[in-house]
Amino acid sequence: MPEQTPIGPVDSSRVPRFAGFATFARLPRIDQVEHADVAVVGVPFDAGVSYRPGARFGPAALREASRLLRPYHPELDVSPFAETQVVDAGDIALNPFNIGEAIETLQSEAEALTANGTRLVTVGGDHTIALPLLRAAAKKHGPVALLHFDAHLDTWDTYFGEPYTHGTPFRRASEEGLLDTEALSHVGTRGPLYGKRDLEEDRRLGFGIVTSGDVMRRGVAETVDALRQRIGGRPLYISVDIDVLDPAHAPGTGTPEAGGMTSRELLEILRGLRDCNLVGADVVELAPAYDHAEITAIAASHVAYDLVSLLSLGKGA
Ligand SMILES: N=C(N)NCCCC(=O)O
Ligand SMILES: [Zn+2]
Ligand SMILES: [Zn+2]
Repeated sequence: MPEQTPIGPVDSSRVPRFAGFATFARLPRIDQVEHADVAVVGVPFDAGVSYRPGARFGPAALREASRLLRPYHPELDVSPFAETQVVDAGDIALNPFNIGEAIETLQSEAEALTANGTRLVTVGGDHTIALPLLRAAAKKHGPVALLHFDAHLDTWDTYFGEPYTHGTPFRRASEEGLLDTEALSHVGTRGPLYGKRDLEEDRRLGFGIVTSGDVMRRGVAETVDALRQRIGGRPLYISVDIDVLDPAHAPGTGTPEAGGMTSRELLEILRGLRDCNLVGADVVELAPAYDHAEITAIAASHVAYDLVSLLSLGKGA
């Protein structure tokens, strides 16, 4: 493929950032470029939730909040939109009345989008969508290391007897052999569980846990060191449930839990992962109906920007 100068975002010094279509960070659409290195894609789906619905409106809210993002990331020293072609791939339309069908469709759409080496930052949608995204990633890279930021374990077995929900994606992913069991971490978990067994079963799947309290006690640097040791050079998938943040930092979500991380801590941990072999990522569970002043949408858009920047630094190597 010939080297092409990436098409960047709309210039905010010429067209005010509050005018025009809300693609992610005002980037071009996927049909406007020949090849995309990184694509941000929306999955407006929330048929898998156990409590408050509304994450189907997450992608639109995140795009609106992303209008203010700028092209240079000083902490990572990267201009992701200049160094790689980043695009907005629009939304993947899923059947809201049939979870099984929705999962199959998302897997095949993700496989199609990544067939030529494009790497995805997927914006949900509820956490159910991580399963088909992990299927697509594992098909390409083999079992992947997983870094899972969330208030919740999401390794429960079933809800109302149903296997595909937003509380169960990582149990299914583990059963399907999509995960490298040597390198699985939850970060930011907290709050009440159904019983001690939840933790025992989670441990049996191979997960290590850095709770929200652990992050506070150990600090960001020690947390990053431990995570990087566990991940090594393995292909890494990062799944960020925005409810990993304290409700003060992310009120706009469906299953909020008190005592969470700050957005500063989350972003700092992500920035510590610059040398990791990131192959894909998602940001899920943004439910704008419960948001205030775009607090959650802004946090989620910055998380997506950091994930895009990490992928851009990796350049697909
Ligand atoms: N993935 C998220 N956000 N939540 C899972 C909560 C499952 C439950 O209701 O116990
Ligand atoms: Zn959660
Ligand atoms: Zn979750």
